Amino acid sequence: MLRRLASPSISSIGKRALSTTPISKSSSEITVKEQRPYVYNVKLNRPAKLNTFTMEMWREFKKVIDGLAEDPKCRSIIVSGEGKSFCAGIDLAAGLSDIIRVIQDDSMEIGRKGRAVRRFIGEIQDCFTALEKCPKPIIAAVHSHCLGAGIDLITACDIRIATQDANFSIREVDIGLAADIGTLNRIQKVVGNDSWTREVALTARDFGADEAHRYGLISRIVDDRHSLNEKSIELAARIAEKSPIAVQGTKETLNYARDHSTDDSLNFIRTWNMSQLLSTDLMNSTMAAMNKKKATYEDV
Ligand SMILES: CCC/C=C/C=C/C(=O)SCCNC(=O)CCNC(=O)[C@H](O)C(C)(C)COP(=O)(O)OP(=O)(O)OC[C@H]1O[C@@H](n2cnc3c(N)ncnc32)[C@H](O)[C@@H]1OP(=O)(O)O
Repeated sequence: MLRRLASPSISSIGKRALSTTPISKSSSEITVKEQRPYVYNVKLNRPAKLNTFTMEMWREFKKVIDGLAEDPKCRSIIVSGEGKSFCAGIDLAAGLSDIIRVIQDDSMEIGRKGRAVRRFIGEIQDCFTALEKCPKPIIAAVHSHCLGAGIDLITACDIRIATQDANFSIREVDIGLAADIGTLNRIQKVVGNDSWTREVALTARDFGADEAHRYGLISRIVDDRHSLNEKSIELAARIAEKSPIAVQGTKETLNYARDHSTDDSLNFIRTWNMSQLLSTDLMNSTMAAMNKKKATYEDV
């Protein structure tokens, strides 16, 4: 059952298992579907405008991700796009209207204007950083266009897979912007080829799935949208079968290790596991492995 979330409160998602009843009939640009037990599909749902982001959509997206982060019935998440494209970036007509209003406000003193612009950028940054901060692994399932803000979004996810027809571009320099909501800050940690990332960021040129795969932006190419749907669900369901204590500890540690020294991150994981190894998940998994059975785990 497809659920349309009309600006639900964080706590309303966090405390309630996202079961099968629609919580609102009003139209929403982000939909959430429980795809399998513990597996949720968050869909960008503004197909007429190629899922381009407006401020409202960014806010709604963050609420949904923050809600799932706290929801014990969610163990893995797929982010995909409805319609022709995954995401053609920011809505060039509506997405910058708040910032342009501030810039053009002649009554506002320049230093205060700067502060307002900074706050605005920070708010949008937080919407995609929510993906990275969410303890549940997030798979970006990309088809067709993934431009500008679309790349900001996917680089904050854990795993990226795409259809053969996917088309990427770090498009910001073409609209007079240094990308500021995550791509430039994350892509080198994702891709690991500085020359290539500079080439595509500085030229805004399009590149396809084969090139994205060759340089490590995506880990898998599938033939079409049907396979994208199947493969992303399969992957998310496989993750959701594992101990949530182990999976979430793995995401936290990989993120920590990426941004810290090896010594610091070894210290992090031993401190993390001081408590997490005490979980029954360790014993359950070990017994199940010895008995060639599948373990099940309590919600966290
Ligand atoms: C502080 C803020 C920081 C955020 C920064 C973010 C930056 C970015 O995201 S940069 C990237 C911006 N995006 C673009 O430049 C893409 C612009 N769109 C296109 O080039 C083409 O639409 C595209 C090649 C993606 C697809 O072309 P196609 O012919 O297949 O479709 P269209 O007929 O052009 O589009 C269908 C309808 O969608 C509307 N639309 C597409 N992109 C945008 C957009 N970015 N903003 C607003 N609207 C967009 C397009 O107008 C069509 O609508 P309609 O005319 O009503 O049918």
